[in-house]
Amino acid sequence: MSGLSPNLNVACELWYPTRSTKPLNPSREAGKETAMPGSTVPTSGANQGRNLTAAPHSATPQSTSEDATTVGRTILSEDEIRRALTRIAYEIIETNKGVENLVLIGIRSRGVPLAVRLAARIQAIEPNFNAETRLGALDITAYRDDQRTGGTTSPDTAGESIMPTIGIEGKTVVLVDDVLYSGRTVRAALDALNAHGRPALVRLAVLVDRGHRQLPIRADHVGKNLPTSASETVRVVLTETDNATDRVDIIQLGGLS
Ligand SMILES: O=P(O)(O)OC[C@H]1O[C@H](OP(=O)(O)OP(=O)(O)O)[C@H](O)[C@@H]1O
Ligand SMILES: O=c1cc[nH]c(=O)[nH]1
Repeated sequence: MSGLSPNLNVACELWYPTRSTKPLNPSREAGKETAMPGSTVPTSGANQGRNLTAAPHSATPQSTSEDATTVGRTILSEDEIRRALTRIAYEIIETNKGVENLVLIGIRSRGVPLAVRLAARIQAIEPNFNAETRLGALDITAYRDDQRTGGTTSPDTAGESIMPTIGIEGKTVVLVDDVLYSGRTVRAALDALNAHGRPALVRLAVLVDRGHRQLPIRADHVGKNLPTSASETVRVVLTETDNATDRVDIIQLGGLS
């Protein structure tokens, strides 16, 4: 993971200690993958006992017609993702008028590495921002609104929620996720966050906003606004979770791309 300060680099290795050698896995309809053996906890320091690790797993497939071999059109390259995250980091600092009371919380799974990357950039720009105490991870599984109707998230991929060590009470929380679509994940994240405390303010940063909202939710910081049709899916691939070079693909469901 390039561009990180040495300290945070260490933290990231702790949070993502084992890189998968598996290729991208089949769709979530086929069942989400189990947590990777050994992908566990830091052993010392402020993050002792904390596990922000996300199991490398399928790249948000939306249909049984998508699998590891599905070909999509890449709409964000590794460089473009890097630049978008750098811009968002500056935006967050500017909107917050600095880094006081600022914490970043990634929504599992791909929101977590994105939050880590943003925190690294913010720390590089504003050394007062100690990323290791300002980062958290949120698991929204228990708060999904499709629990009763057989939602697609398997307990196997549920990680624990970990709050920043400085807490969230009275803080400005920036929730971070890879894709914003219906808005239901973010709604669940707000509920999950509420179970941990009462932030002064909650903002949302996403790498891709693909539209099609079903709830009155919007992002404050967006890497790319991407008009899509309902028959397409956006697939975000990240080194940390997918053991592949960063990219964002758009995939036409049903086999056409
Ligand atoms: O706005 P929404 O309609 O809720 O869609 C966006 C969510 O969909 C994906 O998560 P997914 O549920 O596929 O889980 P994952 O993060 O484990 O891939 C993505 O990572 C977002 O969190
Ligand atoms: O296209 C989509 C929709 C929701 N979540 C994703 O990751 N991609």
